[in-house]
Amino acid sequence: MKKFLKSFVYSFKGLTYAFKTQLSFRVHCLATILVILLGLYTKLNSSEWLWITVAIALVVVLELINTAIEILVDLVSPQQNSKAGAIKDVASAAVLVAGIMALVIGLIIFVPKFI
Ligand SMILES: Nc1ncnc2c1ncn2[C@@H]1O[C@H](COP(=O)(O)OP(=O)(O)OP(=O)(O)O)[C@@H](O)[C@H]1O
Repeated sequence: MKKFLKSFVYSFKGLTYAFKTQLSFRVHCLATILVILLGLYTKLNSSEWLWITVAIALVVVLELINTAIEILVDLVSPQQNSKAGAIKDVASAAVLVAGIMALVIGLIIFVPKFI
């Protein structure tokens, strides 16, 4: 049980690390808060909340994985290396694709509420 609780502490350390070191993670956290406030203001129904939750989680999870990959690449390849660069670029592209998907979901849900 103690080990299980400790793993939460480590996970929280990871979240804190990402928040402190990654500007994009802080931007996504701010966007998450704004979207939740907008969702409350526009009184989303449960299926709309479900889509918004999935979109937010997908972006945040990929941002965390991207951060972990960046740290790993910096550890194993501190020197310039084309493959190291490609790994970072592909991981970053995953965040971009998720971000575009989240934007599309957000537009589909929120635009009709204001027209
Ligand atoms: N070791 C490396 N070898 C070759 N290219 C690299 C290397 N490290 C980074 N790059 C290139 O520089 C880009 C930016 O790398 P960097 O580590 O600054 O990522 P970042 O997303 O800007 O990180 P951060 O979120 O910490 O600012 C990478 O996407 C990659 O194209």
